[in-house]
Amino acid sequence: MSRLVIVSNRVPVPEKGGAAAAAGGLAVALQAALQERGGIWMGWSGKSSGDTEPGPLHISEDGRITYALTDLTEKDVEEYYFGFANRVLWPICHYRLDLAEYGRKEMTGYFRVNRFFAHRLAPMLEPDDTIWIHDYHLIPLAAELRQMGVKNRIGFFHHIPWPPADVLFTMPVHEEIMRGLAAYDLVGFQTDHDLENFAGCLRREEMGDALGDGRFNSGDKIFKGGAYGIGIETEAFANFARKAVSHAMVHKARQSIEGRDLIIGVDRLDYSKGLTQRIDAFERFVLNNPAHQRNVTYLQVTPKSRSEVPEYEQMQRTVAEQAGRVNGALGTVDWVPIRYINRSLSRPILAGLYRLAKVGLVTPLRDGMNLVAKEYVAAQDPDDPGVLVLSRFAGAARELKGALLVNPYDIEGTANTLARALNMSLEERKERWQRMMDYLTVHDVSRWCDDFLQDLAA
Ligand SMILES: O=P(O)(O)OC[C@H]1O[C@H](O[C@H]2O[C@H](CO)[C@@H](O)[C@H](O)[C@H]2O)[C@H](O)[C@@H](O)[C@@H]1O
Ligand SMILES: O=c1ccn([C@@H]2O[C@H](COP(=O)(O)OP(=O)(O)O)[C@@H](O)[C@H]2O)c(=O)[nH]1
Repeated sequence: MSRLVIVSNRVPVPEKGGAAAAAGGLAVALQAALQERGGIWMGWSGKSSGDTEPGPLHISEDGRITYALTDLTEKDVEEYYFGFANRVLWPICHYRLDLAEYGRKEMTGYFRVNRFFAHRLAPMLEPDDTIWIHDYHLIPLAAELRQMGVKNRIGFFHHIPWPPADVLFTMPVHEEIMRGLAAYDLVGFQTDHDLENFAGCLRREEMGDALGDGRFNSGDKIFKGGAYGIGIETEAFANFARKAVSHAMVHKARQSIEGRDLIIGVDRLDYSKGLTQRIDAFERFVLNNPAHQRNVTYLQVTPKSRSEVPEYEQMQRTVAEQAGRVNGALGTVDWVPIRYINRSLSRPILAGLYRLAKVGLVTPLRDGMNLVAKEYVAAQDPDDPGVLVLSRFAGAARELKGALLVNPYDIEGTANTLARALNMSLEERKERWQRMMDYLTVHDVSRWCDDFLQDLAA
């Protein structure tokens, strides 16, 4: 088997004495996959080094993984990560044309940092390495490597949604981005819908077409494309959840809800996650269902994310104010309806909290996959499982057929679905959960990894 070299912007190097809390699905999923196979994981260290050229790669080993991390300059981080990746590609891929901020400087910075990554990666490569590049930060990386003469197989997985042509083409450099993808041997998306959108983008301005059998052409390039929904470590997560019941923090949480029904939401603080609509829906649910008033607690775990980006900074205020307003309006001296926390919790603790919750409320306005939805299912007690209320606009909705699907823009509809979830019979809960758990047991993260790498090798 050829050596695997993974490249992603975010690399969660384990801290000494324990694993780092990696809030973000990509990091969590890849760590599991690479630990199993062994190989190199290259990416950004998360640090910037003033104006000067970053120093040498930081190399470290953990089990079967060799980590190779590079610092970036402040200008690089500003233009490539906060600028083009998170103020252009992220909003565009999440259908938020209104939030995209195009600047020549940021676009140039994005392509420059991709070239820089290529120069750092190339000397580490051996001729039969398989290279697997991840996510929207690094789309042009294969094209840069090819220009340097790298002939290895290179795959790309896009973790976030791929939008339709009308949305993508609002981005001034859409052609360069599409051409960047054509330099890979295999391009993977989360769902069939993303793949269809991608094919539509190729066709729209006759940049290329689908050739059948999952093959595409663009210019003189022929490459493969497919849908590979990312999974979780289903069994390990179910084990965490079983054990977590005895964890002190989970125990305290159970005591403090005093027998009330727990609804849980877990999301990075991101406008794509639909937090304001979700809080509105919860408020509507409480107002419409007096029988549930005072008998329900909604816990929203929301670590801060990308705070240097103005839209995220603004969201921190909006969501905190909204949660405060709803608590003020509905709460009583002995009941706080919403517990809103901005810390990141470790996954074993999250597993225990998911298991306590009667409802997993996952309502993004748009999401590539959403691993929280899958983790919530895996964490349930088979004899008394909770109900997953899931946005139809999350990639996970293409797979988790036992969930109650909602349109997160429809506040009244989501509120009604919450009531339905809390009133659901044990028999229906079990039947729905079993369907999802059977699926997740087979389609776990190793299966995702194997499927992608097999197609890349074929
Ligand atoms: O690295 P950050 O800027 O802090 O952001 C965290 C990660 O967010 C995104 O995750 C996506 O990948 C998940 C796994 O495939 C998927 O379930 C989720 O729907 C996506 O939003 C992003 O794609 C990652 O690159 C970030 O590291
Ligand atoms: O406090 C937290 C919140 C989230 N997560 C993890 O972060 C990932 C979030 O992935 P998801 O696909 O749901 O969304 P993303 O943040 O990647 O957009 C999941 O594995 C969560 O368990 C975590 O470890 N601690």
